[in-house]
Amino acid sequence: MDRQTPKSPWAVMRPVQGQIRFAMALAALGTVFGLVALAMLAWVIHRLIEAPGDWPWTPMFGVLVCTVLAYLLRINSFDQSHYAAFRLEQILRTRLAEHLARVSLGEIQRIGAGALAKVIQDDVKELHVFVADSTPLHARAYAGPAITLIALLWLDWRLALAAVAVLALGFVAMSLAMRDRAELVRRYHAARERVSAAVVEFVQAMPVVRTFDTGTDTFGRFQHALESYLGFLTHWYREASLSGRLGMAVLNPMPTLAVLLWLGAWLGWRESLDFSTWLAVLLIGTGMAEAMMPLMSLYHLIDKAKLSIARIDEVMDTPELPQVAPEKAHRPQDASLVFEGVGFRYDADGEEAVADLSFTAAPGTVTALVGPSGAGKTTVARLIPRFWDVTTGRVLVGGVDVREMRADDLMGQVSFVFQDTFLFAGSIAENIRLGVPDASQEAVEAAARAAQAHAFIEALPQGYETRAGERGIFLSGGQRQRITIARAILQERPILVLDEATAFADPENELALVAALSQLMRGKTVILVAHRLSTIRDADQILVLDRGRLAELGRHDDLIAHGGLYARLWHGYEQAQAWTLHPDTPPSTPAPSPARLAEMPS
Ligand SMILES: Nc1ncnc2c1ncn2[C@@H]1O[C@H](COP(=O)(O)OP(=O)(O)OP(=O)(O)O)[C@@H](O)[C@H]1O
Repeated sequence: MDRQTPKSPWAVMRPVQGQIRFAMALAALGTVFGLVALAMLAWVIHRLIEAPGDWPWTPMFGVLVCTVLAYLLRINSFDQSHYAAFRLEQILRTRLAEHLARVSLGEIQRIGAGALAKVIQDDVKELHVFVADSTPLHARAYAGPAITLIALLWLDWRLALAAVAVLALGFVAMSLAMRDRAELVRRYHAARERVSAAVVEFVQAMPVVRTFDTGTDTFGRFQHALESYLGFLTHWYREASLSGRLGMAVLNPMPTLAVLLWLGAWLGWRESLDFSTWLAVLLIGTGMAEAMMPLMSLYHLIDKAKLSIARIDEVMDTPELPQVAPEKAHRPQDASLVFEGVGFRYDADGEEAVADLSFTAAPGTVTALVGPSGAGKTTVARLIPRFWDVTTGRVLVGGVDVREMRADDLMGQVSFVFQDTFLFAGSIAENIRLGVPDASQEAVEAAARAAQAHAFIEALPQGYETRAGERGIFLSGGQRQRITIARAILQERPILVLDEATAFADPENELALVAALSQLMRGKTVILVAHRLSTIRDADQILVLDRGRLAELGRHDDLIAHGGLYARLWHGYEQAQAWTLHPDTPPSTPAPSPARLAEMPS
């Protein structure tokens, strides 16, 4: 866990705080020059009234210089805060990426790629807005009134107090509008999230739902969420609007100006205020209210930034997978895989997904994991690449505990082909080269040929250079899988963990896939998560799992003869294969026998 994780909107700026302070100092200085320009303007008018026609060049020039300086300082302050925000964005994204590289894959899967991308992209962007825009405004909102007040007190304390009284009134109204704000903001975001969830559900479910009805159910939920969001917004607006508007009206320069005008005129009439002081107070005093106006929008920015920071913190707080110190790391010795009394729970107080599992996969053999749905097959496969660390026992790759091995060494020894095949946004060739960036084009093509992928890749618009992944070319599930198989073939790692795909699009694809797999498996230590039993008849050993425990272990024929869970699963499978739609039609041809993996054409 990253203890340095910033928790407050201001603490999050720590990495760039020097530049932010500089930006704020520039903004404050700009405000000072703005006020000095106004004071000088008052002086100019005073001089002109006293001696009409005698132009006071020096103060006039002073007004010009101060106005230009105020403008330049303000521009520069925004420049600095934006540069700082850009730097902060980069720093935060790098920290997040570095942290995620050390977090277990299981944890990343739990949070979800979409949510992570949103944090790295949108939430960090949200902070940019906060840092870039709010910091100079903050400096202005605090420095402006403070300096004005000092100037007013120096000019005339009675008028100064009157201006402060008006502002205080504005603040009271504002705080009334802000009453219960935290709770309202929380409810606002909850309502918004309900709308987002309903939108996602509505859009995602559309293909399924519309084949059954017109989507009225999900649409109804979506509309209900929208209505309650609207209802809440109206309620909030009504609640806050009267005092909010009153506050805005009072903090507007006009009321301050009116009070100073009236009080100044009255004092002048009683001859206790001279005209030029009155003029200076009028000019400077109105600026005080104006400087405070941005405070309202700042609250909004801070609220949004806080939510983003909370989400960033949540990601940064995900536990990192312990890494072995380089000097204590061991390298795998061979292509064997051993589970020694392995137990694993997803939740500390939950049930064991894998319990006391021991087996040895000798180099060059095929070990199949079978069992009913939820038996723990996928979990066992995912303990090998350390999606999670075991709760008890050890997983040994090449004789070394995976936790005592450098991640590079583990990845160099084992390749994985999982069901959720991922193609990243790059060319097909780059996708195949993943993990072997120096592989030649010939090697890539040879791997694709072995994976039965060459022909369809060649037929794509730009062949191997066609872009895959998000917004890339559309590929069928089977085609994507064959690309990942080509990737694993090219990697040529001695141990292969294969989570067999369940959904092959069509028999032709299935045949190609089986051929590709047979190529991939040749000569390797294979751990095969078999969802369809036909693939495992020839396995060297079959591990039958039941509720996380090893129920049976053996070869196909022995297990059938044993007549236990495997035999039951197998008979169920055979019956399913012989199942027909019509009693008169002969039993359907079983899927092209993937059982004979080794016999398939290469
Ligand atoms: N990420 C997870 N978090 C919590 N529990 C999980 C998670 N993944 C799986 N489980 C639970 O662990 C148990 C084993 O699941 P696993 O996916 O390993 O079974 P499986 O044999 O591969 O099932 P299937 O054949 O249906 O894919 C199940 O009870 C499942 O609900």
